[in-house]
Amino acid sequence: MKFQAIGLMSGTSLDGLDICFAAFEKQNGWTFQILKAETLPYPKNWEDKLRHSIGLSSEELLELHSEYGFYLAEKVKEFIQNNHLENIDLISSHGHTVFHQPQKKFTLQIGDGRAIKIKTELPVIYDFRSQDVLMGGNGAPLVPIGDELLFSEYDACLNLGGFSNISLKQEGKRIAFDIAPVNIVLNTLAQKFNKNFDENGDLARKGQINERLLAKLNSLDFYSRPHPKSLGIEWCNEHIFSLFENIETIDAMAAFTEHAAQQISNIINKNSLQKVLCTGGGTYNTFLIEKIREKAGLGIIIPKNEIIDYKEALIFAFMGVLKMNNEINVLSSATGSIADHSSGVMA
Ligand SMILES: Nc1ncnc2c1ncn2[C@@H]1O[C@H](COP(=O)(O)OP(=O)(O)OP(=O)(O)O)[C@@H](O)[C@H]1O
Ligand SMILES: CC(=O)N[C@H]1[C@@H]2OC[C@@H](O2)[C@@H](O)[C@@H]1O[C@H](C)C(=O)O
Repeated sequence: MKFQAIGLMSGTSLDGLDICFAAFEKQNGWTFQILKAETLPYPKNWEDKLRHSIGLSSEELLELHSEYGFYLAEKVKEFIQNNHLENIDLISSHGHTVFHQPQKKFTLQIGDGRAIKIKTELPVIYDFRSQDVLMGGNGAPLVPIGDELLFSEYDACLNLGGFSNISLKQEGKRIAFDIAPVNIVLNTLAQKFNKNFDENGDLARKGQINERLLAKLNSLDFYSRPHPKSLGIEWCNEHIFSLFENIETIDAMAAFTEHAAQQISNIINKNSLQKVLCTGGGTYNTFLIEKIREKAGLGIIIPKNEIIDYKEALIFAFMGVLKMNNEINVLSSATGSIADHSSGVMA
């Protein structure tokens, strides 16, 4: 059985839209091949619109839901045309997360998949998280199904995105959870230096770790909670940013990088993980990686850039394929929902 699908991933760091066209084949198990992948940086106006979407009125938010859907449609059409892509079975789109409050049974990813369908005339699968939160799950992380079926040779898959999350096998079951915020916080701090992000961790490297701040960060309740668990921007707004008041930004960056490295390596050490595949843009933060390696040994495996950058978009394409094939694409062991299920709405 063979499928070719496009995955669209609107990451939480707001650096741009990841697009990945890949082929998937099922024989004994699933295999994949990335055929073409690109990140389209957001123009400033879109970055601002998405960043501020959390403060919109319901009417404005609905308008943005449609408008962003058409934006995604336009971008995916350009991607298809510029690369002369053919034989596309489906488009699978994550959308931009505006709200994520699974405890109140809602999560919202904007970018209406129907707009993408209207413009591309291809089957589109979207809204992958809502069903899971309605089933009592965290609606995240979803990529563990791809880790399980496409990257099973590793003990664990660690993603350093807006938030860090990990998936690993425990007693034969794949468990997964968010570990700590990473780029969502570092990028906000880097903006004080007119930078979009802390390139290679060079800013944090110059700071002095503020030990009181580090201790406060490490004592946040989330870290001692058992999995499954997930984080959202609301949590950072409530618990993180106020801790930086009256602290030099550079020192806050040093402390926050140390904090993220400590939380991540604690998980690696606690679970005795030897082969950890590390992906997501934070993998390029050499200072953060050095710190994780220092604390957790040498088991961190950094793959080629294609996988660092596009693993999530690839897995979202794959989740669409599984949905189209009527197969389970969400693992309840990872999200905490009542049962494994096939999520996503098809337009
Ligand atoms: N050279 C670099 N040094 C440090 N950080 C980097 C570098 N390159 C990218 N990054 C970080 O990676 C981020 C992009 O990573 P990624 O695309 O994985 O995030 P994302 O799509 O928001 O992830 P997720 O959806 O998993 O939260 C950038 O915003 C930046 O913070
Ligand atoms: C609600 C939401 O958009 N969560 C994202 C976010 O970005 C990283 C982390 O937080 C993860 O929980 C999730 O994305 C990945 C792709 C996932 O669901 O597996």
